[in-house]
Amino acid sequence: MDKSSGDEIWEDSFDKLLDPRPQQSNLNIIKKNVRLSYNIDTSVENSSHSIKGCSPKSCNRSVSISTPNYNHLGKDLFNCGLSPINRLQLDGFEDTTEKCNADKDAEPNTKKRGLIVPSKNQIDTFSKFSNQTNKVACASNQSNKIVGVVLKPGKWRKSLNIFRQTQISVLNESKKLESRNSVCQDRKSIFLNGLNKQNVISQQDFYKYCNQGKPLKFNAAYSQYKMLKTHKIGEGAYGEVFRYTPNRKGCKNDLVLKIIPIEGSIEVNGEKQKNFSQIWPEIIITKKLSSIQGFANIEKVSTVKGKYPQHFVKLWKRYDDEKGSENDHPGLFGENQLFVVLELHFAGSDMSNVIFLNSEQSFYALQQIILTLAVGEEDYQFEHRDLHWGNILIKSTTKKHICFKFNNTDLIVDSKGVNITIIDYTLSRITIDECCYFNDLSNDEELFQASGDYQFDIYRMMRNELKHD
Ligand SMILES: Nc1ncnc2c1ncn2[C@@H]1O[C@H](COP(=O)(O)OP(=O)(O)OP(=O)(O)O)[C@@H](O)[C@H]1O
Repeated sequence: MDKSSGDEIWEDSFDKLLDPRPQQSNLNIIKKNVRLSYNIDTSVENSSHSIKGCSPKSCNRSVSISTPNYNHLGKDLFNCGLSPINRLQLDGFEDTTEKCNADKDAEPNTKKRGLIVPSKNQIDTFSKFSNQTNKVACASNQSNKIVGVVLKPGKWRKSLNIFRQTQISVLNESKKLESRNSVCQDRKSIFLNGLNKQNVISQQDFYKYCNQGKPLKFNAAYSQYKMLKTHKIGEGAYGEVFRYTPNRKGCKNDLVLKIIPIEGSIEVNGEKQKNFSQIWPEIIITKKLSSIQGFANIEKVSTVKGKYPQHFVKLWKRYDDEKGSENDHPGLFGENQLFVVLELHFAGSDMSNVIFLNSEQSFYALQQIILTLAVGEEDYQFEHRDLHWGNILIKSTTKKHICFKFNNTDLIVDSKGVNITIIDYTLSRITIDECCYFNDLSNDEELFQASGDYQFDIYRMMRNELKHD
């Protein structure tokens, strides 16, 4: 976060302990830029904090906490091959990857895309840190059926698609992958479970839900003059995300448009396009959770048709020039292409791009994440199931407190200047009126194959824990 924005007010006595004073820095006691995942090294008794209303007992009570510490937690707490503690070793592993000549050719493409293709040596090194049951196999290792790909944490699906596009011929694995159960051949990452009649949704029902009789013209519905200061801020495997200030009175928030192509026959970003039924759960989940503090706030859903408007194409190109896009150029869409557009409140930058100003901020961000999930679980049995740091957005706020409503009880948590929002419900599960919406992850082989970060082990560990159910 930018210090010049007046955020220094959040620097408090607790943070003095983390101040990068030269003496301590030299002794490697403290790190200059304290990032959440590295905070495990610190062992600092925190200043008092309060979560008002958590329970009658804890009401208005201040409790002393300490940041996670290896000695405090004990060696057996993370009883698995790749614990958060070992993640530091994995970072070291990534360093060796860079030094490895064998992969140098692959680097320019794969590094930008958060993807590392391991050599045999690296696989061996990596396996030392891995749980024996977590087989990590090199793509060229004939004896193993699993094709292991070492990815950086975060949005794994996109990286995997890019891997296919750029590396498959190099690794001569295309045949194996074609025959595999893959979302690329037949997307199954979303489908409805529950009441049968709700399994398929017609176009007309979908339009009705959007308060439309038919799709709107893309160019007219989102014309340039309705949007001020528009720019592309992100992308997913399923769509492009643009931020803008609405050119209408009374609209205080900046909005984002998540534009998702649907129903078309061409593959986009290495994925088949979703159909109306497949996108339905994400819409339902987003709408339902929208009223809960900590989940993405949605203004509107609409369906539009037509070529990608030129002003969006220009913004797409600018993003590609400046940051490099992993997605396909939107010029590929024709006149008849349909898109679902989600209009959401702008919710900040994802956690992987945020440096907390002090440790209390990160602590209270965590409190907000926990309470958001608690309310979602209590109200709708919500499970996110892909809660990596790329799916947590952080925005600065001038509000002193953030309020949650858990089971009719008001919970108030200090903001410490940050407001969190949990996004991306693609893999999520929710129950509304006895109808459970989820996608069957046990069919999603790819989800359980990536390696390179604790995040990917979690997917496998959860699958084992749930015994494939
Ligand atoms: N409400 C929002 N406010 C600010 N940025 C957002 C918002 N929603 C999405 N983004 C940005 O757009 C990116 C892509 O969004 P999202 O994760 O919802 O897309 P996706 O296509 O579902 O991704 P995935 O590839 O994980 O399936 C996010 O990482 C984030 O940077």
